[in-house]
Amino acid sequence: MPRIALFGSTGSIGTNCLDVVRHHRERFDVVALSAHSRSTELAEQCREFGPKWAVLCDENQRADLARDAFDPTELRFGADVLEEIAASPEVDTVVSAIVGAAGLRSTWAAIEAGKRVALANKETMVVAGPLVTELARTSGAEIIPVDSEHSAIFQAMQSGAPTEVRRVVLTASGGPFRGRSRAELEAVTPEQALDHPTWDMGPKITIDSATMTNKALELIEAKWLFDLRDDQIEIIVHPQSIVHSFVEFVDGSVLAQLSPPDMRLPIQYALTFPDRCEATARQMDWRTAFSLEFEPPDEEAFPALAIGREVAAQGGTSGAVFNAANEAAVERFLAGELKFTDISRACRAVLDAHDFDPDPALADLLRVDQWSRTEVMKWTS
Ligand SMILES: NC(=O)C1=CN([C@@H]2O[C@H](COP(=O)(O)OP(=O)(O)OC[C@H]3O[C@@H](n4cnc5c(N)ncnc54)[C@H](OP(=O)(O)O)[C@@H]3O)[C@@H](O)[C@H]2O)C=CC1
Ligand SMILES: CC(=O)[C@@H](O)[C@H](O)COP(=O)(O)O
Ligand SMILES: [Mn+2]
Repeated sequence: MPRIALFGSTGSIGTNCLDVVRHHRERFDVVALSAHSRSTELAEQCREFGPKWAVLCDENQRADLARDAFDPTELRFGADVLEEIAASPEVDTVVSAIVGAAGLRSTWAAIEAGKRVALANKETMVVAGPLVTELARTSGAEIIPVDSEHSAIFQAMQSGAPTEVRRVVLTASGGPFRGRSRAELEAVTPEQALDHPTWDMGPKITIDSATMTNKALELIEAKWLFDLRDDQIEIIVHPQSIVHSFVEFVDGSVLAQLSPPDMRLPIQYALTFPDRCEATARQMDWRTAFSLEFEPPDEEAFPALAIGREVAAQGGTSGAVFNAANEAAVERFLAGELKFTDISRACRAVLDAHDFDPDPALADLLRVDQWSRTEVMKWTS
């Protein structure tokens, strides 16, 4: 029975993951849970799942917390503890479900320790993809994607050798603003941008979907995860979010993975791979008529797509700079300090201003991440 450390357990991926465990108690053993600051939710999860460790990464929580609410789970504080738990011999699988570059260090530690990593935290691959895949190669860690598109690609790729893949096609819902022009996007509000048409997710990725930065990040994630050339990755808009991506093989066969938009399937698959087990996620209803639509993305309305392609092609420090700029700009948009369209503008400006390093080490990436955030905090439209 795999012993699971779930980092980011109070979030959207985290709670979906715990629902998978709830449905398959006989298959999984949760040994660690973590949150940033939502201590009440974390304590409730500890009562239900009884992990050995619970971690609140925000040190400020230490002050006045009723620790007996977690008993008999040991409550610990600070992000460094995650790295220790990720490398513990008592952990087999780390579910990387923290949002943003804040998830990088614990994911890195799990990979360095040769664990299975169920990777939801796409930012890890965007910031440090080449270093992370090389680390996994030397440590023997398995990185199993949780991101729905990458899970779909990973599943389809099981039927052919990597050299037999001609290209992959990432599907995008198009977000809440599909069909709007760039000018129409100038005045959209956080509330409108948070209203995703098909997926129920945390706020940061929901805004990324609205700007289509999510697809840009996913293109970069796919490149490093599957070792693809830039010309092997296409993006297509599919508003129903039922086809989660395609893999086209050299013989012209195209394989897709279909399921209703429900993250419990890719999470469960990452935990059970190469096996499958009874569904926790919603199932396809083949008795009701439905249509699947596909259309090219509007690159003018959503400039993040072009930025994503450029960043994927450049590699080096560009992914870390882009990711951090986007995180900071999304935060400022949600705080009412930037317009929606400023998110991509700020990313472009900071990328253009950055001192590119083609061959950075992890410490260099962490440094440019900080620099990029500071630049966006100063940035005005
Ligand atoms: N939601 C989805 O369906 C999908 C998500 N993903 C990816 O999965 C990751 C998680 O997304 P999602 O679940 O939506 O995010 P949420 O915002 O819903 O949850 C984030 C989790 O991370 C914790 N957290 C936030 N900041 C920090 C920090 N600085 N240090 C440590 N922990 C922190 C939160 O704790 P607290 O609750 O205390 O704030 C929470 O447990 C992202 O990388 C996203 O891109 C990928 C595909 C689909
Ligand atoms: C569920 C998932 O994997 C998200 O990344 C999803 O793809 C977001 O939807 P968009 O296609 O709108 O970016
Ligand atoms: Mn996705």
